[in-house]
Parts: sequence; C-alpha cells; structure tokens
Amino acid sequence: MTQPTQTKAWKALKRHQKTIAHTHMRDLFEADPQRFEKHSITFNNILFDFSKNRFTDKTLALLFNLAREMDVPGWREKMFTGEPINFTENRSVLHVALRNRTNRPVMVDGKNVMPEVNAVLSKMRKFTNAVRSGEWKGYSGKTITDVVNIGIGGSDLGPAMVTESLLAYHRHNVKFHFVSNIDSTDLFETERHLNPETTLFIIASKTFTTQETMTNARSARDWLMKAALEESAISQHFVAISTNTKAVTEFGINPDQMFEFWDWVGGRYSLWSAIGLSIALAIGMARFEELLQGAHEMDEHFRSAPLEKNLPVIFGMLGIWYNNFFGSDTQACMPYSQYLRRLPAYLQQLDMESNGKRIDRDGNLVNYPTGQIIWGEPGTNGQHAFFQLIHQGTRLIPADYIALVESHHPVGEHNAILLANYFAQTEALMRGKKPEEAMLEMQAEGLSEEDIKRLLPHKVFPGNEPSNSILMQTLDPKSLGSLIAFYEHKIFVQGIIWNINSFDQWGVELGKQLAKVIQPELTGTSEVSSHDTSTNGLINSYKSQRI
Ligand SMILES: O=P(O)(O)OC[C@H]1O[C@](O)(CO)[C@@H](O)[C@@H]1O
Repeated sequence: MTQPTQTKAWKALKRHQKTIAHTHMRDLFEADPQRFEKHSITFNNILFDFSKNRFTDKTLALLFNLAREMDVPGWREKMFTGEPINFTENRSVLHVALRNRTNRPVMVDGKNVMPEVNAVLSKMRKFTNAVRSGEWKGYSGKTITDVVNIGIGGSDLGPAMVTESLLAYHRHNVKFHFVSNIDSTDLFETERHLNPETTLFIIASKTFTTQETMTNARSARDWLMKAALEESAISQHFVAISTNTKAVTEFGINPDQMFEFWDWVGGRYSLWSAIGLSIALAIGMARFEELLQGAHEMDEHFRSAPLEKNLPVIFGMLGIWYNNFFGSDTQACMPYSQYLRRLPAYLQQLDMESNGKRIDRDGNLVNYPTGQIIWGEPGTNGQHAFFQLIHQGTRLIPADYIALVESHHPVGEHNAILLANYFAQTEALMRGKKPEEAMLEMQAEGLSEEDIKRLLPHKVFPGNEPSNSILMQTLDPKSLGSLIAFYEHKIFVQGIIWNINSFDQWGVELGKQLAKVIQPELTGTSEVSSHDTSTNGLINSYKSQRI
C-alpha cells in the first residue's frame, strides 16, 4: 500500500512548507479580500470557516493531491459499501448504516443490515414511548423518574455528551445520570439521590464483559435488590444494550429487554445505535431520528462532495498539514457553549482511540506522527486559564472554535458577550499585535520611554495561530448530528492519509491484562515482588497503608 511520505504530494508539501512557513495570515487576508468567501462553507445551518489557516491556493491543491494519491475516495467507498476495512478484526465499519435514512440496502457478508437496524429503532421507539409516557412502571407501580446509563468509553461518552448537549430538548420529568468510573464513588454519589422504586438502569456495553461496567452493573443490581427483595424486579429496572446476548442473559436481563447492535459498529461510533437509548429516552424518538438525519446528511455530503468542497476532507487535510508539516502535536476544541461542555472529552476518545496508532496497514512502524492529541474546554473559561500559551507560547496549537448564533436561554447581554469573545479570540490569534501597535498603546497610556522599551517584547503577540470557526445557528438534534458525523469523517480521512487502521484499539489491552494480574495480589498482607521495583513499591505501600 502507498506510504504517505513516498507520494509526490507529500514531497511537494514538504518543499512548499518551507516557502510558506514565514507567511503571516494577516498578509494573506490583506492580499485577498475574498479569502473568507472562498474558504468557508455553509452546511445546513452550520457555517464552517477555515480561512484563518496557514495556506495558499497552492497548499490546498497539494493537500487535495495527497488525499487523491492516498485514495481517500476509494477508501471512503469501501467504508460505505461494507468492506471489512477494520482488517485486524475482520469487520466492516458501518456506523453510517445506523443513520441511513434513505434506507438504501447496506450489505455485510451478502446480507442487507437495514431491516435489523430498523427493527431495533422500532423497539427503541416502543420502549421510549412507554417510559416517557409513564406507562412503564417500577416494581412498586411507580413511574420512572431517573435513568442511569452504566457504560464506559463509547458506551458512555457519546450518550453522555449528546444527552447533555440537548438538555434544552428534555421533558425534565425524568433525570439522566451516567456512571462510568469503577471508583465506587461514581455509583454511590449517583445512587444516593435516587429511589430504587423509580430508577431505570441501562447497562450499555458492546461486549458486556468490560470490567468497570459489569462491576458497576452488579453493584447497581445489589442496590435494587436491597430495596425490592424480589429477583423479578430486575426486569422492570434493568435493560441492556449489547452485541452479546449470552452475557446479557447470564446477568439476569431478559433478552426481550436487550437492545441489540452489531460488531460492525465500533464502540466510539456507537451513539447512533441502541447505545443512544438514553438520548432517545431524554429527547424522544422523533428527535433522536433528527439526530440521525443530521448525521446522514453529513454522510451524503462526505460521500459525494468533490474533495475541494468536502468539509471532513478539508478539515482533515488541514489537520495533516499542521501535524505532519509544522510539527504541531495537538488539536484543540473550544466550544463556546455550556451545553457542548463534554464535546472535547467525547472527541478525545473518538480521535485518539481511532488514530493513536504506530503500525501502518502493511504492518510497518510509521516514520511520521499520527493521531493528534485532542483537548479543550468551553470558552470563555479556557481564555482565563490556558489561552495565554496559545497566544504567546512557543507551540503551534490549531483549534476549532464552536459557537451558536441563538442561545436556548437568552438572558440580557450574556450571548453578545460570549460571541464577542468568540470572534475576538480567533481574530487576535490570527492577527496578533505588532511591536508598533504595542508601542502606540503604551505611549497612549503615558508610559515612559524606558518602560516601553522594557515591556515591549512582552506585549507583542506573534499571531498567525490557526483556527477553524464553526458557527451553528442553534444546537438542535439535527445540527448536532451533522457536527458529530463531520468529526467522525474528518478522523477517517486522517487515518487514510496515515495509512493506519482507525477502527481497532489493541493499545488499551495491555493495561487491562496487567490489572488482572495485580488485582489478586492486592489481597492479603504478603509483600509483592514480581514486578519492577517501582510497581512493587507502589503496591506494597498501598497494602501497608490501607485500613
Ligand atoms: O462497550 P464496551 O464493550 O463495554 O467497551 C467500552 C469501551 O472500551 C473500549 O473497548 C476500550 O477498552 C472502547 O473502545 C469501548 O468504547
């Protein structure tokens, strides 16, 4: 398979980077008054502005050449048509089938999966209607007031992020809780506000073997049993979402109360499946389908738009530009929306578990950086914490800045202040402050010549910091669906360029294996000596200190 570094475009980009490295975006904007019009795209009611990046027309042309040389269009088609592109697990990658609103057949191993997808959606509709209407009762005949999703990773982050992002669409007669941490404090702090008679647990686990989830699920079952006493209560208070019917049944959940999904859905891509049950319970099935519709429309765009107009391709390639040609290690996400507070955490798994790989599709060690480090915090909080480093530090930190035109809860000047900050940050990051501007400001403040000279270097902002602005009309299910699918496909594009498999996650296994070895060693008082001296020392210190 093609090595990215061996392509003509990669080599040309390397040469081109040297010619552009010192070009300031300020000059690019001055030279072309149409830069914003040319380099922003409105998709449904979301404006994607990528003009504040370090590129010229030539850069973009070379990046698209690279996408062609690495056959992004071919791989994209392989994904949409169900080829087993997750080759280390011999699986198709078909989260797009879960939101295939056209219902076109999607084949896996010669079988159309759409009837099964639709059947699970119908089952979800029936169940969510029963719970939301109050028809579904707990063991003592009371209606459900609280839903607790127990899951971790993709079985937690997606549903938790979307459920919180769409809080404005909840009915508020039922509250939603997400327990993921094996630290019993998570379950304890959730349960202590709840009444077992009116609490519904969703056990969300693709494999139904994940240690954290199964331990939390068993403890939740014990908590229910303490109050309900009868085993039969489980059926009114526990449902499961999984691909593993056997393990669900063994846990004591009737398969009728299991919502199925399939091994061609990756955990971090699963919120569109029954894993999104908590979302559907929170906002209703019709709104859940709007979320699917928004994602589907982004899928159609990704599948059919020319590379030059294709949002996930453009943004993916800009990420490659900074990561592989400017040595930038991170990609930040700054949602200027409290509802999108959890988006950076969600994107961390989506991106870093997908593209945190060092072996290429041919089994070779890559000799170029892959997988960006994803991080972020909501604005404006981040501005008062770490933005200093972005403005004046030594590192290049490309970031996505996301804001909403309409607030769901307009109060006084809040939204105007929020958006003024949002626009100001990317302007400041792009323009910076020249020495002559800083000098004029200090002169206007009446500072002495000596103080001006001393302070000047500290008051200069280099600018030329890249940013993408994503401005959404409002945060509704459909727009959110499009936004998440946009990120999924952007990550896909980058994985193809890096020639890696974005859909397995073997790297999480080693820690799990070692934890299984260590857990029995924690019992008793005998000294542990089978590890390195640091690990032995830590374990023995724990054993001697525990009460
Ligand atoms: O849904 P499951 O099978 O419990 O897995 C949870 C998470 O654990 C991982 O497998 C990593 O250990 C993730 O990929 C996944 O989202």
